[in-house]
Amino acid sequence: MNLKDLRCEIDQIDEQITQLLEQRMNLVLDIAKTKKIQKIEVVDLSREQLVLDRIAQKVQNPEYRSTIVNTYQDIMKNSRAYQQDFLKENKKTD
Ligand SMILES: O=C(O)C(=O)C[C@]1(C(=O)O)C=C[C@@H](O)C=C1
Repeated sequence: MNLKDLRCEIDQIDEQITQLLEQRMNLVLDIAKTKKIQKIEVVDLSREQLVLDRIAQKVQNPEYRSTIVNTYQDIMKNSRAYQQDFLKENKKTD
């Protein structure tokens, strides 16, 4: 396959990943709202470790494991930041 075709395939995969990340963020927002009501801390490092362990097990090619686990660390770092911003903004209107 040539570079153009390979990039075209990447573009298609990126569209799917983006849709899935949006679905994930919808759930992250619901979690933030639930945590607000239940007065639970946003950061839950034990849950994050469970997610990372699960992802590490799911990766089929061991060559890619650390790259994908690192990507998930970033996803959750950004998810946390989003929840914290959401709760901060919410506080102003309380
Ligand atoms: O499961 C939660 O409690 C979440 O808030 C979601 C999530 C995640 O993005 O997976 C984000 C922040 C927490 O530290 C743990 C996990």
